[in-house]
Amino acid sequence: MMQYSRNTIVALASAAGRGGVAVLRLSGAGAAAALEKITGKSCPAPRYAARRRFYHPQDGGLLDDGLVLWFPGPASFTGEDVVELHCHGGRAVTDSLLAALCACDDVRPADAGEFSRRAFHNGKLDLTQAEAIADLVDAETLAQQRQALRQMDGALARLYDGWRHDLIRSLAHLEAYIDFPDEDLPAEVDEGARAGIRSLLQAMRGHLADGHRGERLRDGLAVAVIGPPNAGKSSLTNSLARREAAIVSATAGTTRDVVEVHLDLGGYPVILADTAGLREGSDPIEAEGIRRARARAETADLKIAVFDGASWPALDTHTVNLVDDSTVVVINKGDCLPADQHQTCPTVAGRPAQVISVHSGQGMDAFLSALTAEVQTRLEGQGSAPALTRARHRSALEDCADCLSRSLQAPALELMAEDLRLATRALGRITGRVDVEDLLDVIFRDFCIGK
Ligand SMILES: Nc1nc2c(ncn2[C@@H]2O[C@H](COP(=O)(O)OP(=O)(O)OP(=O)(O)O)[C@@H](O)[C@H]2O)c(=O)[nH]1
Ligand SMILES: [K+]
Ligand SMILES: [Mg+2]
Repeated sequence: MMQYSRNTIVALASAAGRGGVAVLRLSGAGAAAALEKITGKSCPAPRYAARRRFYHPQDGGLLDDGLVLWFPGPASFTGEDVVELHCHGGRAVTDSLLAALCACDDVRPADAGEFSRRAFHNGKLDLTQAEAIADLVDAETLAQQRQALRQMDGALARLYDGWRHDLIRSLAHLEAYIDFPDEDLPAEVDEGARAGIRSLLQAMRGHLADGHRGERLRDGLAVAVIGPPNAGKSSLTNSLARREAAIVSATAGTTRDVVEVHLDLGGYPVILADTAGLREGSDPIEAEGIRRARARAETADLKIAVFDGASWPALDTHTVNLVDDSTVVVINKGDCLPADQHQTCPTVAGRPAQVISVHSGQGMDAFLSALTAEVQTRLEGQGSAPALTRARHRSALEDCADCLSRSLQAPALELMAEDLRLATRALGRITGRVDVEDLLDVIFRDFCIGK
């Protein structure tokens, strides 16, 4: 990070642009002095709002009239002295207040993420909680909001720190056994450490094998709409999106590019991709569209296979071949099905098929509930364990698990200890806790070696 001579930072905490109220935030040792300078009054009582007029510190010109809050460190978001100014939310007001504050001693504009970074450095947040703040701000659906709040509350940090603590304990016991073999240490230290590692490894593997639900909840579940040309894929996409996102026409081969829409299905985020109709013998542009459609079908978490009810019971084989157990099958244009076909419960490639009509609305409510249920099972876990939410965490956990399983095969206690040290470090990378002092603490607390 860059080194600055001025160390009190200021930034607009609310969104840029026009609004009723904007919030400016200052953090650092010069925050209170800057507030006093631009208001000409002393700081209010900590954590009580007070009304103040804001003036330019050099020419004394009136800039705005608003509220101020004073949070003396360490009981603040960053752990430093923090001041908040609530002013009117217009460009001229916020720009002039920022300039006025930066004209005060020690104050400069903050870098991106610098408030949270300071909070992390001052032990107010671990890295997973800092990431959760970003996720909460980005959350578009209720389920994403809940996951971010849970993580911000420290649910993930507690899980990973708990594991790290267990690991440090096993390591400390092992270290003591290696370093002080003559001491009066329990003989079952080695087997105890192994049992601990095995159970930790099991818990970690269970957490990793969660179908990526936490990561998907953050990003949105990828759902691909596939099917033969003219089955009504774009019509269905538009109906789910409640807007004309994709072109609909009676011409087969209308959709070429993948058209993405973001949906909130019962609180769960979905990225729905409308794709080109699957068929042979088309022009090069359409062929590229079909290649993209197939690629989407392959990477999607869930597929909606749309068949054309107007040609029922003939089924497009390209699409049938892509139906698997993560496919919701629908037969569209139910309004065109012969009356006798309505009585049966059709199946396609062993999967139940729902008859719908985008035009008449027939079967659409049932389809939406079934789709939401499929999305929910893929994003919601069983039980109360917090979900793994980021690829960054996953890769550190995979490193950790690799080290743990290697440690169990280690031919010597020293090598086993080295693997455990690497495993501890990998876990520490997730929350940002990487010190070895904890290790010494455990050794000296549990063994009192050498008094
Ligand atoms: N009768 C009837 N026609 C429908 C229904 N849904 C869509 N259509 C019509 O079917 C035609 C094709 O619809 P699209 O949504 O463009 O179909 P598509 O599957 O996206 O087609 P491509 O992009 O060409 O692969 C249009 O004329 C729609 O109006 C329905 O439920 N009933
Ligand atoms: K079409
Ligand atoms: Mg289309």
